[in-house]
Amino acid sequence: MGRIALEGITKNFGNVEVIHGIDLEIGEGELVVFVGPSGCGKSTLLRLIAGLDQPTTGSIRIDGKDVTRVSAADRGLAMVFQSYALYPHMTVRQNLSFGLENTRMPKPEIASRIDEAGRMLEIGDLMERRPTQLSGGQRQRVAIGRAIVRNPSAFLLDEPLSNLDAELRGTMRAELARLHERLGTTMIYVTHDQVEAMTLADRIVVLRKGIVEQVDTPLGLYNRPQNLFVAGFIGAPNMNFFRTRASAGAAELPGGLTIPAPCDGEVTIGIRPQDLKLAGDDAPALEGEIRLIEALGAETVIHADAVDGTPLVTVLSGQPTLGTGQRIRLAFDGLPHLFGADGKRLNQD
Ligand SMILES: Nc1ncnc2c1ncn2[C@@H]1O[C@H](COP(=O)(O)OP(=O)(O)OP(=O)(O)O)[C@@H](O)[C@H]1O
Repeated sequence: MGRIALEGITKNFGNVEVIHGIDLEIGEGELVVFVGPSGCGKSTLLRLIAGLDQPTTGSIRIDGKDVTRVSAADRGLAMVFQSYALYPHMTVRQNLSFGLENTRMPKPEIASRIDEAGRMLEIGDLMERRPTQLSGGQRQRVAIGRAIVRNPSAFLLDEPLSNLDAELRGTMRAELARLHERLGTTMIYVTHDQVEAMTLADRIVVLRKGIVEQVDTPLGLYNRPQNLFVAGFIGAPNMNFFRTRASAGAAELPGGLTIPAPCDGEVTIGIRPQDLKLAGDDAPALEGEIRLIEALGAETVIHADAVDGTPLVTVLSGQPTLGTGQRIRLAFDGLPHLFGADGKRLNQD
């Protein structure tokens, strides 16, 4: 249960097409995260799957059945919104039971589902309160509880944690991961928070301007981004990019450091900030002048300008004694990412 397949999905609002033909298969029990910059179409795509909006063209299947024209209420999915969308005049218990009472489910079954969700989410003692008497985290638990009691074939979550402060977001993220493990139900999760995407997802769908740029596991995206957009979007701080030319199997970086390159011609070399280390005096190095230092304690983020002016960021462990205006020499220690003039990845190792 909970297999979802999208085929050739497009969506127009008036004359404007905002989703440009998306194919995607989500497996039973998978936790798939949609990420991408603001306006890329994450929420629109989720609403199309939920049945809250209709695609302009294309089809949606759930467990093999075409549901493209089936109403939201009959798709067997449950959606959790960023805004919680709780009924303010109802108690927690009433909020949880409301959707079930309309289905003519027997009362003892409703009560037992609510008890079970209450235990799972630790909101059992809040049942007689109203939403205004709850904290943000408790409200979000109730919103998730309302989805759980419906026993859906998939959960659709639209930025469910973005109204919570950073600490609570971290706690709730871990709870959601445990909940997914325990229920084993398919989840589609929309977020613009990379940490949420990387830590929660079985697979991440990276969207940009209504198209899918790449679908892969979190580490697959990090280690083998298939184009410049994904390379720049996944990973913090952002990947460094150097435009240069490759010939005779190598590409040269500003300062004389060379990287093996399996091609000739114009290339962009991507280097993660974490893959640069301080170089010894005589070793070939990537050189720059330090512009800004962010000391985070366990590690230090250094922003520099390479000799040709290209911005250069590195993350060094510990607290190196360096100052702004100083020159820095960096050696490369990791996996280079090479992209052709068309922005596509060249090295597949
Ligand atoms: N009801 C609507 N009418 C017209 N345009 C819309 C409507 N809903 C969304 N859009 C447009 O569709 C595009 C995708 O919007 P969507 O809300 O799906 O993006 P998103 O990736 O979820 O963004 P965010 O991260 O900012 O929430 C945007 O350009 C948006 O302006």
